[in-house]
Amino acid sequence: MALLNVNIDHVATIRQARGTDEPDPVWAASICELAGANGITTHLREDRRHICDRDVRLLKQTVAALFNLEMSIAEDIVETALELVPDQVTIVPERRQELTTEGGLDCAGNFKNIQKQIQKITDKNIPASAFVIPERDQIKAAMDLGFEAVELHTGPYAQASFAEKSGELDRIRASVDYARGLGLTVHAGHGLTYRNVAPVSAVEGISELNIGHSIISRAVIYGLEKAVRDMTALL
Ligand SMILES: CC(=O)[C@@H](O)[C@H](O)COP(=O)(O)O
Ligand SMILES: NCC(=O)COP(=O)(O)O
Repeated sequence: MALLNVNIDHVATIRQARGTDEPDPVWAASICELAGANGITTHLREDRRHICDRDVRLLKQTVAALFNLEMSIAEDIVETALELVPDQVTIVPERRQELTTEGGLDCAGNFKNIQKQIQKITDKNIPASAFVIPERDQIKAAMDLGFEAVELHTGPYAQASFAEKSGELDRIRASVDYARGLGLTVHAGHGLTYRNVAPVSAVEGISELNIGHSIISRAVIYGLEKAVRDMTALL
């Protein structure tokens, strides 16, 4: 059975909408842990649109479960990770204009640049995972780069039409087998929801799922009634 890391980026998205101090992703991380999450994932974006440096510093100090830092290979972000020493880093591609991560890391096409940065991370003994599309050449390149894990991008599966879904799931299954055959640990994530997660979590060999947006969305809806009651009680 796969372990669950909860991505808490979008708790910070709500905070940043007003630039105040609530909701605090650090509190959210504690609640996730108390509820049984195996790890906490955050993406420290170069533009700091949600999670910021203060958050990752405090999360490093307070998360008792696995702290997985998603990040690009931008030099200053790599420096931050080297100072922080999270339990795991996941290297992702990043574009300022994107709404969310669009594709996988191009391990094959950007080999030299990634190698330069990943070397610093592995030299510090920080376990590193590469967020890649489920394709053999990317998985092989991730292994050649020295990553110990790959996170298979489940966005194409999540976005696929009903007719295309089983094909996307087959791609994930084949990639899991291929990656494990190369000795890589396999994670998966992106776009997973309460509706589409079951077939992915049933795939043999995936050890970790990273799920964020859907869980935080449900939390808003589930918590709203109590939040309104708490406010009316004060009036
Ligand atoms: C890499 C990945 O799949 C995402 O979790 C990524 O971190 C998304 O970034 P946002 O949380 O900003 O959408
Ligand atoms: N790497 C995927 C992740 O952390 C969460 O993605 P999402 O569930 O927010 O789409």
